[in-house]
Parts: sequence; structure tokens; C-alpha cells
Amino acid sequence: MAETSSGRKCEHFDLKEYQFKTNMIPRLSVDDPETNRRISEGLPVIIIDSKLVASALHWDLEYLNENVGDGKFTVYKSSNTKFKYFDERKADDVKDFRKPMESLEIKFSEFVDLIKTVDPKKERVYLQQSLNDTVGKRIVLDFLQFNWNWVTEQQRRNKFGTLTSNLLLIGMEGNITPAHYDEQENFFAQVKGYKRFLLFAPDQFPCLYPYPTFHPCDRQSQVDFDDPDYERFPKFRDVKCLEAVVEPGDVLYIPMYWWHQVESVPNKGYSVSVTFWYKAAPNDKIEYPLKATQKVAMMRNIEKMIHQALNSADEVPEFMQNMVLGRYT
Ligand SMILES: CC1(C)c2ccccc2-c2ccc(C[C@@H](CC(=O)O)C(=O)C(=O)O)cc21
Ligand SMILES: [Zn+2]
Repeated sequence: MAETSSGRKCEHFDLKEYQFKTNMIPRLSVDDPETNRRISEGLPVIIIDSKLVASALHWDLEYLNENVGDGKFTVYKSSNTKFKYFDERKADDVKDFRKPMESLEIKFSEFVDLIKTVDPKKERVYLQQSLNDTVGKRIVLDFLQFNWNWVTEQQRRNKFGTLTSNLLLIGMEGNITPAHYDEQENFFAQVKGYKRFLLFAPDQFPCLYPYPTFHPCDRQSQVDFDDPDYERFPKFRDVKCLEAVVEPGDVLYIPMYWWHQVESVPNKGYSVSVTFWYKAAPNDKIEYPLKATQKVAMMRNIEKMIHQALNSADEVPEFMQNMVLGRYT
């Protein structure tokens, strides 16, 4: 195992090459002032020694199966590596929309059987479940021993809103969550396995061509990273990307509105992660020029307003084009 300059054992991951170049996301100590500076500026950073989920590093399938209780868990099934999020409630607005994946509500033991028996070339599974009070008491104890002091101090000093959820994620190696952005601040804690993140700043919005806000895949990029359609999405060529591989114990800060694509690194086994999602900081005074995040929020609101006012999805494209053609383009 080679050593890198930072003394980190340089694992040889088999990572896909993409057409765009990437820079590395810094891996910093929780005590490094640069860490808090980046978080306060809404810049991604990997915190390597936060101990945020140190009490969960033993969470493997066996332990979880033993202790997680017999509640039902949401498990997504996909016939390929991609687990593309979609909002079913918006599906009737878009004709011939095909669900990119199915979801099951099953017991953890059934999930363990699935993850061990499915043929990854034919079918893949991804458990995504918010940690709630149905879990067994040993999981509750582990959860209570998360480093709440650190993460709550971050919430306070960065004026994040309330903690909305802790999602437990268990995915097969090779599973990919395609590029999307979320409207919440996220401390992403890696418990087991390795995940490769591709991150894109909110100002890369023009290069990532999100679906319309009223589309079930709202917030997701329309670009297929494995086979980009440069005719439809020419600016994707110029996209600027930050990347990193998180290992057990790492915490990646994913600032709100930052695009991310996530892959459980192939050949490194299944991955277990826990997310800490916080509502956005309440908007204090508006400062000019507006930040990229504020412009994305504005575009979303205007798009939703136009869709609502026209009361039709089909009329939105023409309306938008009439607004700008020959005048702003
Ligand atoms: C793909 C999946 C299982 C899913 C299906 C249907 C609805 C929601 C979601 C959802 C939400 C979050 C994640 C975790 C992470 C991506 C990753 O780690 O793979 C991520 O994007 C984040 O932490 O913000 C993963 C999923
Ligand atoms: Zn996300």
C-alpha cells in the first residue's frame, strides 16, 4: 500500500474517468482553522477526525441485523448501477415518465438476504431509511454517542436551521447516485466502505442542466455522465468538478445547493453512511451581488410560478423561450 504525502495509505481505487477534469476536496483535521473557514463559507471539506460517528464504526450487516429491530426499511431496486431519485407526486405532470427504480418496504433481514443474493449485473439494491425510534436499543445507544457536541456547535456557529433527519444508507459496491443537488446543508458521515464524490458548485448550474422543477427528477442533472449528449448539453464540457473518496470515519460537508454524484467504490464492499441534514440558515439581510445559491433559489421560484400560472407543463417551454428569444439570448 503506497503512502501519500499526507501519510494516508494511498488505496488504489478503481475509479471511472470522466471527460471533465477534477480538483481534490481538502481533507482537514477538525482542529484546523481552515476547516471551520470552509464550512462557514459554504465550501466542501472532508473532516478526517471529527469522531462524529465513531460509535457506529462497527455497524456492519450482521450487527445491524441483530440490533436494528424488526421495523420496515425503504429499499430501492435498480436494474443498473444508477439510483436516480424521483418524486412520484410529480409523475402525473409528465407523460410517459418511466420510474428509474422501484422501492420496497422490507425487514432488515430481508434486505441482508437481498444484498447477498442479487446478481449485481442484473439487479442492485440500496437501503435508505431515516434513523428513528423503531431501532433497537443498542443502535439508540450508538446513536446517542455520536459526537453531537461537534455537529451541534457547527449548526450553531453556521446558523444552520433545525436537524431534519439522519438517513442510514447501505448500498452495494458500484451503486451510483447520479448528480443532483439538495436544498439542505449536509454533514455526510462514512461508516463503512468507500464512497467517491464528485461535487460541483452551485454556479455550475448552467453546465448541469437540471430537469424542470415540476419534473419528478427535479434537482437532478439531465446529463448522462457516462455518455453526455453535448448537442443538448454543450456547457457540460466546461463543468468544474471537485472530487474525493471518503473512508470510514470521514465526514464530508456538502453545502446546500452543491451538486454531487456519489459512487460506492467498486470492489471495496458494501457501504454504510449516515447523513446529517440541516435546514438552511434563515435568510437574514439580502446582500448584493446575490450568491449563486440565492440565484438558484430564485430560478426555482420563478419556474414554479410560471408553471403554476400557466397551469400546464406543456406551455412552459414556449413561454420561457418567448421571454428570452432575441431579447436576452
Ligand atoms: C439514492 C438514494 C438511496 C435515494 C433514493 C430515493 C430517494 C432519496 C434517495 C437518497 C438520498 C440521499 C442519498 C445519500 C447521498 C447519495 C449517496 O450516498 O449515494 C446523497 O445524495 C446525500 O447525502 O445528499 C441516497 C439516496
Ligand atoms: Zn444528495
